[in-house]
Amino acid sequence: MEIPVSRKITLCLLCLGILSLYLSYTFNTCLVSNISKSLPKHKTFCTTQYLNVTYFLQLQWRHHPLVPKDNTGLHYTTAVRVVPLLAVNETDASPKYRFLRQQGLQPARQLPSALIIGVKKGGTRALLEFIRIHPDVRAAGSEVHFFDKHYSKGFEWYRHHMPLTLEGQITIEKSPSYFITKEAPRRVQHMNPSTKLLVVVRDPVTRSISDYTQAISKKPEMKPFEELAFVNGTTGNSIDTSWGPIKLGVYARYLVRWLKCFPLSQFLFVSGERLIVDPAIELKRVQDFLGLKRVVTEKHFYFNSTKGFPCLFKSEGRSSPHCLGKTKGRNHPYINPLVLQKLRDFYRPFNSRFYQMTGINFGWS
Ligand SMILES: Nc1ncnc2c1ncn2[C@@H]1O[C@H](COP(=O)(O)OS(=O)(=O)O)[C@@H](OP(=O)(O)O)[C@H]1O
Repeated sequence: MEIPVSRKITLCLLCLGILSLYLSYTFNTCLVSNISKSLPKHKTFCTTQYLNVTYFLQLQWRHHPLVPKDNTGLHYTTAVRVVPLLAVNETDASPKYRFLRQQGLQPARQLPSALIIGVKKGGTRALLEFIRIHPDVRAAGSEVHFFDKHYSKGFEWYRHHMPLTLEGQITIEKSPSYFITKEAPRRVQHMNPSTKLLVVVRDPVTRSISDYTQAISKKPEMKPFEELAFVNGTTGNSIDTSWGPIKLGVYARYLVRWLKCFPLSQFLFVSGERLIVDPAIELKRVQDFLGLKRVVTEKHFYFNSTKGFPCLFKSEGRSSPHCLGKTKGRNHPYINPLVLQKLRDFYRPFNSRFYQMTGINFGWS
């Protein structure tokens, strides 16, 4: 039977239609399956790894404006935890560090390479404030007390208490109690056997009065210095070497422990007296010892006659002239001269021993 031409055409069109439908379906399925294969599966979508894919896609869209930006079919971002590319903390985000980072300089916290280990009331705060003027020095502001009180918290804890430094800058920390802490030398050695150690020393007699002045400022009901300095509280008896303010001035006793762990060349003994009368000289010694350019000089200091101490024209944190705080440079109480003489006699042999050990005569009478 002969099929009419018109029917033949209709049949052909029908076949073509079915074929095109089939082809289009197959093509789309492959496309969809290829896209889904190229994306991470399972739960990784919810992690930061997933963020990278979404981020990549968004970037692609931005660079190919023909692709519509408002892709309402994709809601990747709703499942994404947005984290910053760089772990930036508060200080690190400061304009200063942003500027440095743009130059490829990455600030980081480092364990200290130098420590001001003592002595209490020797002038340790003055030394720290003076040396940190140097642009290559960064210092922990407050005493961290890692090697005496917080050692069990570990070196990472300690490092987090350090300021951010750039390559070429050194980190310094000061806690005067380290000098008398039995375990401190071994612990510091364990951190870094090359640690540079600064010790600010001061006439032990004046130091003991300074220590007492601080103590009585916190506890006004304390007995007079003269009573506490002697066993049984009378000037006729022997010195009470167990009383903190006296005991701590026997510097040789504590230095022995440190010298078991570090060679003398790793110490710098700073004169507390000279730090007051001529800070620039002591700062020159300190900068040389730390291998720093001599930046901190006499031009940074002025003598404040009201305070009776050298003060700074400007420092790391302040651009106007200022002195150390009220707790530094206190007025000492009057002490009976006989008591002072007894104390000098007591310390003399220990001072001589200390001079021998350090190779420096500090001139304490
Ligand atoms: N420039 C300047 N300004 C003020 N005070 C100065 C300065 N240089 C050294 N000193 C002396 O530092 C003494 C305090 O020592 P420390 O900072 O080591 O004390 S502490 O151990 O940290 O409490 C402090 O002791 P006192 O005079 O007994 O207060 C000062 O004599």
